[in-house]
Amino acid sequence: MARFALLSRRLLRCRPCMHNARAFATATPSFDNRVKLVEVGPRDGLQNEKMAIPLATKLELIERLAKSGLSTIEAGSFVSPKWVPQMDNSSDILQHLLEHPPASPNPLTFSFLAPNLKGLNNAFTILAQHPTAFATETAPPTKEKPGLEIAVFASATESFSQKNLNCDIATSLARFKEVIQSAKDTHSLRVRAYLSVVLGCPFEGYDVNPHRVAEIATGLLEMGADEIALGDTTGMGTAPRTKELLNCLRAAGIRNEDIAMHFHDTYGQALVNTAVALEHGIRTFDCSVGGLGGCPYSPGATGNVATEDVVYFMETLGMETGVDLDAVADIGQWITGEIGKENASTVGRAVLGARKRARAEGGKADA
Ligand SMILES: CC(C)(COP(=O)([O-])OP(=O)([O-])OC[C@H]1O[C@@H](n2cnc3c(N)ncnc32)[C@H](O)[C@@H]1OP(=O)([O-])[O-])[C@@H](O)C(=O)NCCC(=O)NCCSC(=O)C[C@@](C)(O)CC(=O)[O-]
Repeated sequence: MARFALLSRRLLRCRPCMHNARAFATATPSFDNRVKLVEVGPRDGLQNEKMAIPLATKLELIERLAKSGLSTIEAGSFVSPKWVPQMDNSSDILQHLLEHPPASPNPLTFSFLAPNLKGLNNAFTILAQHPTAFATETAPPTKEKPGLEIAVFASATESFSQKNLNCDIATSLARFKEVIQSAKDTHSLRVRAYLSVVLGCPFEGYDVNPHRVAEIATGLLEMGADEIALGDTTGMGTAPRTKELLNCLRAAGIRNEDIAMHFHDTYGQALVNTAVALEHGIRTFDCSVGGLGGCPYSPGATGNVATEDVVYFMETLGMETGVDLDAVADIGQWITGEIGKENASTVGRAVLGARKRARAEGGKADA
């Protein structure tokens, strides 16, 4: 943590100007200061909402996020509509994104969950209608042709696997092997593999074995997954346990570049844990605009760490996200209003408040 302790001291001396932090980051040659943010709001953020969210609202959300500089967006989920009704229009979303790729400053990649071949084949039905509209692993995404990623989702505990997938871990892994192989063989798609409840389980508590996490993650990578997204589904993770987990994965031979962190903020520890992971060398982080989210099978868990909070936090450390903070603050306020929720992003609210005050002061000065 020495580097972050130093950064914090420098930032305290020089807020809100971030020159010192940037100078530090750029003056350290081995320090990669670019981070990839994966926006999960349209899927993880909305999947638990009980009200039917119109397709047009979901599409507008994705389009606005794309414009803000976020280049990887989790857009839907090919799961059973009996289990997660909110994701029932994921085929329509995929179809729309292929027919009308959103405008964006960057090439985009859209991610969709698929727990089994049934879900994957539902996605393939749409892809078959647009065989040249998406990029594959061999031809990277462009602004005209978005990339696509399939995400499978395993669990680190048997209880959560049963609740979330209605099967034990071994059965789920056998299904994911088929999904990964088919996604790669049929359409050369990138595959992300989530591993949920890695830092605490709603049914088994804090005692999730990090060696078991490493074992399952290794198995998923061996099946061909391109990335393991470590899910602190319950938000029970703490700084020491995040560090212990990442050290355990390192000892098992899993590379930092194969890991993404997916923190929920139930106990307000998500940014602390993010700092630990950043210091460990992880450079991919999931987040959800407005702090939307929650897993239907993780009672009590609140949303993902807010995109606005992560962008601001990263910027204070001199890290580059490529994301426009003002734009995501606006999107967070808009989407939480649309679905009747409070905006859970502290930073988003602060940015909007500061803007309002500046406008009021500007108005007074003009008068
Ligand atoms: C996996 C299943 C389907 C097993 O559910 P099951 O009931 O055991 O499935 P089944 O194979 O017995 O099939 C039952 C019915 O579902 C249909 N079916 C079967 N599969 C599909 C499919 N893919 N799409 C559409 N329909 C499907 C199937 O055709 C059949 O239809 P019926 O004959 O009764 O009409 C179910 O448990 C399920 O959909 N689970 C998903 C739960 C979920 O989406 N959870 C949230 C995502 S994970 C998460 O949020 C955590 C994460 C990723 O964010 C990271 C973190 O924070 O940790």
